[in-house]
Amino acid sequence: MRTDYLNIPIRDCGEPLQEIPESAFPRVTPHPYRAVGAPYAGSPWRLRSGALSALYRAQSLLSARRPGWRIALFDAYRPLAVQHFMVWDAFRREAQAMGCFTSLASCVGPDALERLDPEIYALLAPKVYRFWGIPDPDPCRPPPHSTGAAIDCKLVDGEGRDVPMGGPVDDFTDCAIPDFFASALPGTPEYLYHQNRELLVSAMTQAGFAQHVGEWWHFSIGDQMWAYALGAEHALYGRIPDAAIGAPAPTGLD
Ligand SMILES: C[C@@H](N)C(=O)N[C@H](C)C(=O)O
Ligand SMILES: [Zn+2]
Repeated sequence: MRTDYLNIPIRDCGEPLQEIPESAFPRVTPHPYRAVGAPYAGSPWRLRSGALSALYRAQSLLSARRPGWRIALFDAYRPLAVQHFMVWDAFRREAQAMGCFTSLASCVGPDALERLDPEIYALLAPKVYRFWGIPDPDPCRPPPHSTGAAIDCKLVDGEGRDVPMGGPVDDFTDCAIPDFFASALPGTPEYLYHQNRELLVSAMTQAGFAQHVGEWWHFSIGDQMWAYALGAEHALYGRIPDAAIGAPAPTGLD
């Protein structure tokens, strides 16, 4: 679990969340986390205004190199309650895969599990938090997507077909590592996957985003992960308070 970025101070600049136009950025539908019952109060297709401007820059950079190709969104703004829901779902899936789900039945979330069965928690937590941000209610340690400054994305070609990246978004295996195919030989499919990943990362980073070190599809700008990656003194975006977006208070946060 890489959590050093959570120590970066936040000075929120107060930019509002804005809807990401579907006409400009195609979306994965149905929304993958809504489809499994995550408790959204509003649209997940939102970003801070500065992050949305940067996404348009990335799209222009991509279009200049591959006319017709577009950045397609898998997820963007994710309230704390949704992060908690998805993380707890991941805990249960991991537990099931390991055949140790009994102690999870009486818990409402990771913190309760840690208190009730620290050994099982210690087995599961590194697997889950390798890919998911911790749903910490502490405003100084927001999960990245709760800031409205992170996206999960992929590329689609001029006909709207997925550009091959060597695996889907949320492929929770080693294939998620951005450079997983870096040593592939020219002429192989793996070489193409790497080239496509390079294309995505170069458009996104030239536009100002930082890439997650373990997920080729996750990018953010202005949040703590971005500040940590770029060596910035502080982050520009903290968690959007639930009250500010009319969301119900998170349930199950323990
Ligand atoms: C799980 C993946 N889609 C993702 O967004 N991971 C980051 C690190 C997160 O949960 O914030
Ligand atoms: Zn993400």
